[in-house]
Amino acid sequence: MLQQLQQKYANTTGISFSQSDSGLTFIHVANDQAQAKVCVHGGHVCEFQPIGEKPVIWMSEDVVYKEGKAIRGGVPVCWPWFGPHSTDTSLPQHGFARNQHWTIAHIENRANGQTLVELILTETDSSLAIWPHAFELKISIVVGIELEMNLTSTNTGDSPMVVGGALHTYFVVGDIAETEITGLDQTVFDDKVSSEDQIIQKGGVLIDQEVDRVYLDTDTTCVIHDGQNDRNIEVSKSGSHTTVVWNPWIEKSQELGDFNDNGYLTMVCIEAVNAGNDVYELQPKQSCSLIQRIKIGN
Ligand SMILES: O=P(O)(O)OC[C@H]1O[C@@H](O)[C@H](O)[C@@H](O)[C@@H]1O
Repeated sequence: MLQQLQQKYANTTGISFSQSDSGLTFIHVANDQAQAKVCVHGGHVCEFQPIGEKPVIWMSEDVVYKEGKAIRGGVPVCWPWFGPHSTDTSLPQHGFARNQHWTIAHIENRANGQTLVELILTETDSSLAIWPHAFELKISIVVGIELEMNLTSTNTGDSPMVVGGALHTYFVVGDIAETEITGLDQTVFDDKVSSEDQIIQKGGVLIDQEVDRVYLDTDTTCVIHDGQNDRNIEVSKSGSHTTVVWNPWIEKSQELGDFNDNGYLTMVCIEAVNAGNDVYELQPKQSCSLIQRIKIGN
C-alpha cells in the first residue's frame, strides 16, 4: 500500500507517506508555505504548521492510531451528526465518518504554491446498517499560508437525507490561562456543562474551567489570542451557523484515556458545526459544504 502510493505520487513534489505501527496511512505535505500531515483514516488533518510558525493544531500525547477509533486531536470530521445521535444514543457520538477508512482521491501542487489533498468516503455495509443512505463525503484540504478544509456532502441515493456534523478542530495554545477567544461577544449559547440554555456571551471567552458551549446563529470569525506565544489564530468558516468551544479541563482530561492529563492546559477546540436546526436536508444529487479556514493573524 505504502509503496504503491509512493510510486503513484513520486512526481508530486513535497508529498510523502508513512504508516502508524497499527497500519494507518499518513500523507505528509511540505511546500514553501507550510507543512501538514493528514491521516487517511477519518479524513483527518493531524498537523498544520505554516513556515516560520509554531504548530497550530494540537494532538494528544496519548493519541491512539487504531482502525475504527477516533483520533484525539487534529481535526476530527464529525458526520453525519454532531454529538450524540438525536434519537438513538447507542449510535456513535459525532457520527461514524471519523472511525472509517477514507480513500485518497487526488493530490495536486497548485501553481500558487499551495497543495490540495482530497479524500473521499462513501457508504459501506457498516454505515448503511446505522444510517441508511448512499452518499459521497469529500474533504478538500488546501495547505498554504492558510489551511482550508472543505467538507462536501452529496446525496447519491434516491431519498432525502439530513446532514449535520463538524470540523472539530483542536488548536494549540501556549498556556490556556493566557488565552482569550474573541468573535462571540453577544452571541447566545447553550452550556453543555451546566445544562443552561440561551446564555448571552459577554466579551471574550476565557477558559478557567470545563467549557463545552454551543454558540447559536453565528458565522463570525473567531480569533484565538495566545498570549504566551504572542500570536493570534484566525478561524473563519462558511456553511455553518453554530460554533462550539470545548476544553475538557482537569477531570475530563483524566477520564479520557487518550487525552494526556495536562493536555487541557495547551489546547482549545473551536468547531465549525452543523447541529440542531442548523443542518441540511439534501435531496437526491444535492450537495452542501462546510468550510473552515485557519491562519495566523496579526
Ligand atoms: O470525546 P469525543 O467524542 O471526541 O467528544 C469530545 C467533545 O466534543 C465536543 O464537540 C462536544 O461538545 C463535547 O461534549 C465532547 O465531549
